[in-house]
Amino acid sequence: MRPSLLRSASQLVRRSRRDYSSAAAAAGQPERKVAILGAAGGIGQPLALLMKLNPLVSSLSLYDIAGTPGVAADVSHINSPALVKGFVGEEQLGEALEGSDVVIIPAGVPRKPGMTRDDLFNINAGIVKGLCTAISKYCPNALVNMISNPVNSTVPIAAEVFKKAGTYDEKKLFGVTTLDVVRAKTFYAGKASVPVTEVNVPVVGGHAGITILPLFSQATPATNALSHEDIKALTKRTQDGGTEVVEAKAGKGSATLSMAYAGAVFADACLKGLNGVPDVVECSFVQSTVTELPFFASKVRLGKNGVEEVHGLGQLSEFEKGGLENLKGELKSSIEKGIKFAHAN
Ligand SMILES: NC(=O)C1=CN([C@@H]2O[C@H](COP(=O)(O)OP(=O)(O)OC[C@H]3O[C@@H](n4cnc5c(N)ncnc54)[C@H](O)[C@@H]3O)[C@@H](O)[C@H]2O)C=CC1
Ligand SMILES: O=C([O-])CC(=O)C(=O)O
Repeated sequence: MRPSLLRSASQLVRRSRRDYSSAAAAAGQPERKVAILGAAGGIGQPLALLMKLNPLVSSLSLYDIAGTPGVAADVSHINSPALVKGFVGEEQLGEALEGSDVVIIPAGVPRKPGMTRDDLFNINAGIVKGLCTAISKYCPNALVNMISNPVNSTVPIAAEVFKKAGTYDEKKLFGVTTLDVVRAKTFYAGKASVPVTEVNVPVVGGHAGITILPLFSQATPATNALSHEDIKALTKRTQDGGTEVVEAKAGKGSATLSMAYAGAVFADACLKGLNGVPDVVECSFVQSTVTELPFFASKVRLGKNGVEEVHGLGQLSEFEKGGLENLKGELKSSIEKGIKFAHAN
């Protein structure tokens, strides 16, 4: 590049840094850097868009093994404060991560019809391991939002990688299960004929098939319009929500748009927690003592250090108690599979 062009490019970067610094400062909030790893993918692109629109983000780092310069150029034209930068290839991963407050990971292959999430393990386990190794080196204090499947195994893999590097903080590692909550809310609102924006439903357990356990007995607004059969059907639809999309897409991938929305909701909650907003509660798959399993999804209160409190399960119906016992075997073996992989590789 000609020196004059280089000079003007760096002036531009300096100027836009000042712009977003002053925007964050003017709004009385800290500067926050968010990195998306897998940013050129089906989830990564709409997630990049939604994070660019988030006023809590001052710097947005988009990393992938290919395609990020285009995605970053595109998203960067949106006139919101976040400064967008694209990074491509492993040699740029360090720069992409440095200084990140939140790292969101949707990197990895998605399902095709007939596959389970566990069928993705062989490819995605290695991808997640590599990315987490880099996180422990370049931004060991970041909150990590794991989207890559199988979440029931990729979160334990991440934990082991961080432990090995001496950077593990259980308060900072999250499996993103928000899409299960998003689906449970939508399906419940439709069936109970209540306004969807007012609905809350905790979803606990893990993020695959029967390990996804929506607690409709705790859903608000409460209703007595739903029969036991209705609750069973809503539970099954929530557990099979991912498969419903995989089959509808017929070989073209899995949920991307609803996942980007869910990922943006969860990352926003993490940023609010970091910024000291009180009472930020979301469900997430985290290190847990709520059951005998080492990782479990339940409601989590987010704060300045990440997880401030892991909530218990509350009162369960008999049906939910049965679901809880049924899921433990599968969830346990998925967690162990992740731990074993991390130790062996
Ligand atoms: N937690 C959840 O609720 C959900 C999880 N997922 C999972 O998210 C993952 C991504 O799904 P999609 O975006 O649809 O897939 P996709 O194939 O469209 O995008 C994945 C992206 O990851 C990139 N990638 C591959 N290796 C990488 C590496 N080493 N570093 C950085 N980037 C890398 C690819 O280049 C691609 O751009 C899948 O594992 C899928 O199963 C999907 C939906 C919901
Ligand atoms: O079903 C899949 O493979 C993707 C996913 O995790 C979801 O949509 O919940």
